[in-house]
Amino acid sequence: MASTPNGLARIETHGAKTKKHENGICHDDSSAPVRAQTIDELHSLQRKRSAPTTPIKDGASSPFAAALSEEERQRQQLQSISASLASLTRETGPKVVRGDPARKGEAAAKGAPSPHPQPVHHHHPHVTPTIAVSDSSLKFTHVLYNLSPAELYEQAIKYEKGSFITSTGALATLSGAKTGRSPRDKRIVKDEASAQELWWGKGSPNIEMDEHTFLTNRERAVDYLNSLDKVFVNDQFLNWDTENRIKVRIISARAYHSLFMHNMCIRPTEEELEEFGTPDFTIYNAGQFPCNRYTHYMTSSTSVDINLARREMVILGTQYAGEMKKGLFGVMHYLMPRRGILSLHSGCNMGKQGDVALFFGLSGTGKTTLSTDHNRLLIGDDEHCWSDTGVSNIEGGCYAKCIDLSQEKEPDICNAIKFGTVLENVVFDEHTREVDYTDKSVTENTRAAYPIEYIPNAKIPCVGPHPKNVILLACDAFGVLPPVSKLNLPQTMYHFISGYTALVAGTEDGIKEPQATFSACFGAAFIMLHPTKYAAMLAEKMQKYGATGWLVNTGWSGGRYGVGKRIRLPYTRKIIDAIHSGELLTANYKKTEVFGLEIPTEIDGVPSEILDPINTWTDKGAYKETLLKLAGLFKKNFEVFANYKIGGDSSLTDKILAAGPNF
Ligand SMILES: Nc1ncnc2c1ncn2[C@@H]1O[C@H](COP(=O)(O)OP(=O)(O)OP(=O)(O)O)[C@@H](O)[C@H]1O
Ligand SMILES: O=C([O-])CC(=O)C(=O)O
Ligand SMILES: [Ca+2]
Ligand SMILES: [Mn+2]
Repeated sequence: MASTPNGLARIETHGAKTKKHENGICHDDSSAPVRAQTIDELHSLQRKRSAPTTPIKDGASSPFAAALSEEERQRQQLQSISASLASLTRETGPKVVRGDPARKGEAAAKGAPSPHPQPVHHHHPHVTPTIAVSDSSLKFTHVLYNLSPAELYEQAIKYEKGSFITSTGALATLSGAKTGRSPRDKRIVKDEASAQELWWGKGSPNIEMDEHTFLTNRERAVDYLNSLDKVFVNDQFLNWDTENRIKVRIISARAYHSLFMHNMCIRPTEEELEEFGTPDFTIYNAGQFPCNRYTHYMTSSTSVDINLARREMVILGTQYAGEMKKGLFGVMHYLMPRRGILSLHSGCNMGKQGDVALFFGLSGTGKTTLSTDHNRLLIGDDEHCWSDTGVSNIEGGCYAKCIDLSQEKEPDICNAIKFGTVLENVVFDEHTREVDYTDKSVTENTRAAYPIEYIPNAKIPCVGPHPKNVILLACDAFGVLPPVSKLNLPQTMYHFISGYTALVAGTEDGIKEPQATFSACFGAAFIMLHPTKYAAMLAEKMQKYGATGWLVNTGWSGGRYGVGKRIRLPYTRKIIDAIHSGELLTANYKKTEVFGLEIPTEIDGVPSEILDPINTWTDKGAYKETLLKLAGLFKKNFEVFANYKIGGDSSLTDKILAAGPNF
């Protein structure tokens, strides 16, 4: 066939004869046809089978033996998942099978070993399997095991309403009716052991439930999950400190949940997955299904239940993925202190010289924003452990707030919102799929969950040496706390136990009164033991390793909310830079009234007048009044801790009490 100068084949008509047209049929393509007889066969060529994950071991080097061992491994894995999903009361079921139910039979075209892998039944030992059978034991539940982000995207887009690919490649999704955690629906099983060990009563986040009620909810979740065609199973790790790593299994009904946990937990390598075995902790996420209000203890249709003895968590009636993340964090707050390891609701980063900083703070105070720093290595943004060997991140990903996100102010977080990232509850243009980060139509708590390696200067593995600086973040909407203060150890303890922030409740209709929040250890919702236990550990570690405490107000300046403004992020970044560099250790200080805080008089790149908040208020009387009001709230909050001994030493408690506001 002749070609025109521009490379297009000339279309020949009227039976123009060339030697190539042997039987009078005109072929207009010159490349060889695909090697497929049918469309199905063609499609089967597209996907190459993943290599078996078991490497051929020495002594079993015949391909036949390797194939067998891979099959055996898969059988054991399914057995383990079947055991996880088993009812505690029925004798048979569930039948679990690997793979997507939508792809039944497809594998045959590829010559896969078996188009329908052997189902695995769960049998309780020593019982006749004919009693107490349900229909669910006659059906298959397909297990989608540790799927890749690409596979999870396809599942989400195909089956979960509200799933879309944004213009930067992230998976936009909706978390349903709940767009935040439900702390009042979180319950912990109170048995003999936990009654002794945990913090119960006034101020504690641990709301009790009994073992029987837990089992009722667990059965409800398991039955729901088994009634589905397919469930997602993630086997992953928590804690980059390999000596203290926890194996977690998450069983969920949504690709969104599976991808969220894929990003947020530590992703095992293929070899690690082979050796995974039995998980240390299992989550049953049946969030689409409500709990039963006739069940004892249930006060709403949501229930998030933790049973430490069984090492299980059950989620009913909320699809907010943060429940899984923070539920596991609670478990770490129980497990780690038993090993002498302090668990922390903090961000963490490290300078090029190896200086580590921790960033404590309640939600929205800046842990993620300030630990994500282009000049430093990110160890993690939210959950850490501090052991005798240093710090380690608990998670494998970050969970950034997205409201008002901008490329200019937070470039690293913006750039992390790409293929693989879960974007929760954001609003986007229906055609261009460009996200409008200022839109709060669904919620103000819009979030991005991405693997930590999406931040270019992530420190992997996410571990580091002992911290040099401990930064306590508060977003003070009253506008009276200084932008930065240097703390002595009793002051650090006082502010750590207080866990103060004041955000503004509703920012939409007019001026609202700032709301003071006190949350012990900057994470009262997640701690399991009495706050003084964690505080004592922090004091001991800070003293032992010579860390300096700082209080940084990322909130208002120039007046309270409605009058002043939030401190500009570039100024806060300069303040943080001066802490990291050591500049602030040798600065000149003066002491504030009432709170008795040491504040620097000068910082490179920050206007000096803002360093003492009184300078920024035009109404000095209003300043003093607001200062005293906040100090009063601190005092009142601390009353409950006044009689608690910290460590073995009651003089430490007196010192801490004296480190609070004085007026
Ligand atoms: N001066 C400032 N310092 C820090 N953050 C600021 C400042 N001004 C505005 N912000 C905004 O405040 C928010 C801080 O949220 P961030 O995600 O860091 O919270 P977080 O402490 O990590 O909370 P969570 O535990 O809920 O994840 C960001 O949206 C950030 O852009
Ligand atoms: O858990 C969440 O939903 C978000 C978070 O990090 C927090 O609240 O501390
Ligand atoms: Ca965060
Ligand atoms: Mn958090």
